[in-house]
Amino acid sequence: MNIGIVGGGAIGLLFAFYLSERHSITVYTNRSEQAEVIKDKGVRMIRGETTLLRKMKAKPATDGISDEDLLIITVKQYHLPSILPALYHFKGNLLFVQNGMSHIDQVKLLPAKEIIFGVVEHGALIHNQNTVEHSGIGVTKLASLKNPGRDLLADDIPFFSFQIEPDYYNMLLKKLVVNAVINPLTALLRVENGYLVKHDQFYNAFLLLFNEIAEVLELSDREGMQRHVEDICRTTSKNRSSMLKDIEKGRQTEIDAILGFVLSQAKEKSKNAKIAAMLYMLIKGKEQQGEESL
Ligand SMILES: NC(=O)C1=CN([C@@H]2O[C@H](COP(=O)(O)OP(=O)(O)OC[C@H]3O[C@@H](n4cnc5c(N)ncnc54)[C@H](OP(=O)(O)O)[C@@H]3O)[C@@H](O)[C@H]2O)C=CC1
Ligand SMILES: CC(C)(CO)C(=O)C(=O)O
Repeated sequence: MNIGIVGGGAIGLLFAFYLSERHSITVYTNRSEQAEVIKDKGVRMIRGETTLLRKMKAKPATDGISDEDLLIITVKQYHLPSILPALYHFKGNLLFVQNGMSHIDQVKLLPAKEIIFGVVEHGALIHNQNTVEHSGIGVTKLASLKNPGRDLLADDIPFFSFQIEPDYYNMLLKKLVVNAVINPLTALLRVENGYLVKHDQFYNAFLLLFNEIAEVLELSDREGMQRHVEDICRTTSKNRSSMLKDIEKGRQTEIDAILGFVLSQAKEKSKNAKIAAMLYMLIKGKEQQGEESL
C-alpha cells in the first residue's frame, strides 16, 4: 500500500519506521526542514540496544496530500483543525490515532472511503527530527467507524502488531477513562502513575474522580473499568503520564480532548461533574503558566 503519515512526531515516526517494512511511506511534516532531514537521512528507530534506519519519502503537508491508499493522522488532537481542510479532498482510507474522544464528531463527516480509529499502546519518544525511541512495546488497537472488522493493517510486523476491535466507541471510551483519571491527577500532583493506587489519599482522590466520570459516561461495567484503570496505574507505575510531561515542558496538553469530552457529556446529560471541571481549570491554568514563563 501507499501510506501517508501526517505528523513527524513520536508516533508518526514510529508508524513510519515500522510500516516501511511492508509499505511505501511518505511522511507529511509540519516543517519543510524536517521533511528535508527525513528525505536525506531516513527515519532512525531506537529499541533498547538496537538502532535501525529506513529510507522513505517526506514532504511538508502544506505541499498537498497525494492519492495515498491509507493516510494515518498522528498530529495531536489540538492540531487536527490545521489538517482537516486538506482531508475534505481525500478519498482514500483514514486512520486517526489521537487520545481522547472530542475528534469523533470532527472527522465523522469526512468523505474518506473508510474512517478508522486507533488506540496506540506503544510508548514513543522523539529524540530529534528523524529519530524515535520505541520506549514501550504494546499493540495498536483499530476499529472502523463504518465497516467493523475490515483490517487494512493485518500484516504481522515484529514489535508492531495491530488488533482489530469490534466497536470503535467502546475502544476509545476505555482509553479515555484511563487518560481522564490518570493524566490530570498525575500532572497536578507531579507523580508517576503508580502513586495513584499506592498512596491512600491519592487513591481516595482517584476514586472520587473515577466515580464521577463513570456516572457522567454511564459506564456499564463500572467495577471492571475501575480495575482496568488501577491495573494501568500498576503496569505503568514508573511512567510519567503524557500530561505530566507536557506540563513539565510548558507545552499545551490534550486536556480538551480528554476531560473536555467528559465535561461536554456532563452538560449534554445535565450531570454533575464538579471534580472534572475543577481539574480541567487547574490544568488550563498550568498551561497558561507555562506559556507565560516562555
Ligand atoms: N507518544 C506516545 O507514546 C503516545 C502518543 N499517543 C497519541 O498520539 C498523538 C500524537 O502524539 P505524539 O506523536 O507523541 O505527538 P508529537 O507532538 O510528538 O507529534 C505531533 C506531530 O504533529 C506535527 N504537526 C502538527 N501540526 C501539523 C500539521 N498541520 N501537518 C503536519 N504535521 C503537523 C508536529 O509538528 P511540529 O514538530 O512542527 O510541532 C509534530 O511533529 C497524540 O494524540 C497522543 O495522545 C498515544 C499513545 C502513546
Ligand atoms: C496510559 C497512560 C496513562 C500511560 O502513561 C497514557 O496513555 C498517557 O500517559 O497519556
